[in-house]
Amino acid sequence: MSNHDADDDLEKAISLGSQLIYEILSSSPSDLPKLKKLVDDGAALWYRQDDDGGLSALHAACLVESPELVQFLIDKGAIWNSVDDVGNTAADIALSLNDEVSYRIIRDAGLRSEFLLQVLSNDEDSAPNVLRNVDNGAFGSTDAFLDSSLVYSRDEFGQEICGVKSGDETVGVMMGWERGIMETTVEKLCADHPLKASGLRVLNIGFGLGIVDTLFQSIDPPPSLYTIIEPHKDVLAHMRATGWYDRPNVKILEGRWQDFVEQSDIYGNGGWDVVYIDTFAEGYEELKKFFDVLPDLLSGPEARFSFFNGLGATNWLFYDVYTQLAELHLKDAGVEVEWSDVDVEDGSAQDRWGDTKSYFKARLYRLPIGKMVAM
Ligand SMILES: C[S@@+](CC[C@H](N)C(=O)[O-])C[C@H]1O[C@@H](n2cnc3c(N)ncnc32)[C@H](O)[C@@H]1O
Repeated sequence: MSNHDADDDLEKAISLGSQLIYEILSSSPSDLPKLKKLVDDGAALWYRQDDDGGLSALHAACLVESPELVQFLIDKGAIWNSVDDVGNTAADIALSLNDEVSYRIIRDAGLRSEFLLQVLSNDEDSAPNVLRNVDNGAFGSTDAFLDSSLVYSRDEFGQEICGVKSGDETVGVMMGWERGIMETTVEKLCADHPLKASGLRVLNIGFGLGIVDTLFQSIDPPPSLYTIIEPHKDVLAHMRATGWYDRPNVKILEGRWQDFVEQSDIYGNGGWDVVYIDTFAEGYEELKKFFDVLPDLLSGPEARFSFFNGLGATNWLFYDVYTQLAELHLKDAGVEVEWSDVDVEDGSAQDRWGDTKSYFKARLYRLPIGKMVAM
């Protein structure tokens, strides 16, 4: 095909794509045969309107609340995570219109696509994770993060913040508003743990403000063994200054969890009764690697696991897809998860970010508790 022909084809696909969006929005109820013909004739489903808000055909199908059309467009390759000019996905529109059926069709398409990509790419360098491109709530990379300086402070409302500068913005590595999540997490991990009376052996990965650590330390009886893995020099200095190195039964492993997974330091005691992981500047691929080593860390079927479930939480669709993906991958690794919702809109939500970048916009935090699948 000559360049000229290719240009003509592209122009035609765009023109049909534009017409498709127009037809979806203007024919009510949708004239499905006509719309399907436009798609079959080559309308570009990736096309987004130049003007009028950057809608795709999938956005338009959600606006007119036609699950049948949504399913058809998804089957024909519509892009599940395309966003309009104000950052809404088509699924966001479906959700805002209470169109649960369309929402699920798109969410499941996202899940299939992400799961497939994960399965296909065992090679971490080429992992083409679609969500990675949209999940920019965190700092660029672990190396950059570990080289950066952290600041411990309080905002004007007294909220504790451990923050890092990213360009002109401050990003909260850990913020006081997450305390409620940490409290419910420790409660669900420990309160009725069958081994609690004999003193739980707890592994916590990532110290931040040490909120979860303080909560774990205050269970009754306190953990018989408590290990924290933490790599950042400023966090370690803060831990030293606040006495964590002097606490009985607390052991601090200086480094990243990845530095220790092959060392007896974290396997050598017969496993952990409770494992919690909440790191920073790590994407889903790292979390997935952790899921794969997790069964070796757990002491047995009564042991419990949780992780800070925050990836993708700047958008409900992406958050939902990550949540489902984590459940599937944990199941693959032999760990079954139960979820509970924690309402994080407690009235202070407006003020919580101050000058820092917002990284959690979902109203509900979906809290995972994992246990080894019974054999
Ligand atoms: C969100 S904070 C943890 C907050 C903590 N759960 C609390 O309750 O305050 C994340 C911590 O993980 C640490 N971290 C980042 N990458 C890590 C890694 N690969 N291994 C262990 N810790 C890591 C960061 O330095 C930071 O202290």
